[in-house]
Amino acid sequence: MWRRVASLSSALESDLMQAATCGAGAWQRAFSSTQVEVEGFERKSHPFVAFVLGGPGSGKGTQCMKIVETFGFTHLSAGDLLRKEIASNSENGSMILDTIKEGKIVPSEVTVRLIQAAMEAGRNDRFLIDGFPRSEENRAAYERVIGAEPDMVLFFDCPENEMVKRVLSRNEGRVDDNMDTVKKRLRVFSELNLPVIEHYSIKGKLRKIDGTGSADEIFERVRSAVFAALREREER
Ligand SMILES: Nc1ncnc2c1ncn2[C@@H]1O[C@H](COP(=O)(O)OP(=O)(O)OP(=O)(O)O)[C@@H](O)[C@H]1O
Ligand SMILES: Nc1ccn([C@H]2C[C@H](O)[C@@H](COP(=O)(O)O)O2)c(=O)n1
Ligand SMILES: [Mg+2]
Repeated sequence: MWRRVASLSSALESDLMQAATCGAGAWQRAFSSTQVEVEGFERKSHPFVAFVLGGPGSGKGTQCMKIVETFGFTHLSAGDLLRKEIASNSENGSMILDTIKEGKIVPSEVTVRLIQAAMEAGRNDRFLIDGFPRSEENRAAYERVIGAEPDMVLFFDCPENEMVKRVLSRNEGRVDDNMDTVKKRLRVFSELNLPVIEHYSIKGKLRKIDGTGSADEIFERVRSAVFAALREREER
């Protein structure tokens, strides 16, 4: 069982800071060098989970890639998991495709089961869950099935005109990257996603990030927020 030494705060702080500037390898070394097997202090038994929210094209996927590189998280995109279901001709494939084309939200039990399976296969203790929960129903289903709340919620706040511009120039062949579907997704974002964001704001878990500027500029904001949340969790 993992135990840790009583006083690691300043050593941990410098190791974490070094990891945050040096990439995932250094991050992992920082943790293994500060966690030693001694009696009296149990390692956290559940993984650190960050939900990543924001409107279509707000930059969730782009920033998740940078968080993975820097902090060694496993990135699970709900949209990617659903697109894989379509590609694998699963029994839900055609329902998922129709829902995505319409810019609507796939029934929660389908998405939560995919997330649960990916977390179990992920073999990590830090997960980014990108594009989820997108509704109160998604949120309640996750809490019921997984039995835990996220440790932090990152929200990329970006003006609609910028999100539309980014989506329409994405060029990855997505069936929902067109003006008609983007308008529907923006409506779903306001009506169903924003109440979830508000919920986590009230709970004090929300880290709102200004999603404008270059991807690197945004990541400087993200880096501080993730660093602070990891440190808080470590101190709990
Ligand atoms: N800061 C930025 N400035 C300009 N373009 C960006 C920025 N961040 C991301 N992009 C580009 O905008 C597009 C959308 O970004 P991304 O896929 O990360 O958004 P998303 O929030 O994951 O969207 P979705 O919810 O539709 O999956 C991509 O083509 C990406 O390269
Ligand atoms: N929790 C979720 C996440 C995604 N979907 C569907 C509907 C979205 O428009 C689409 C694409 O997601 P993205 O890649 O933009 O995160 O996938 C959903 O139904 N429920
Ligand atoms: Mg995305």
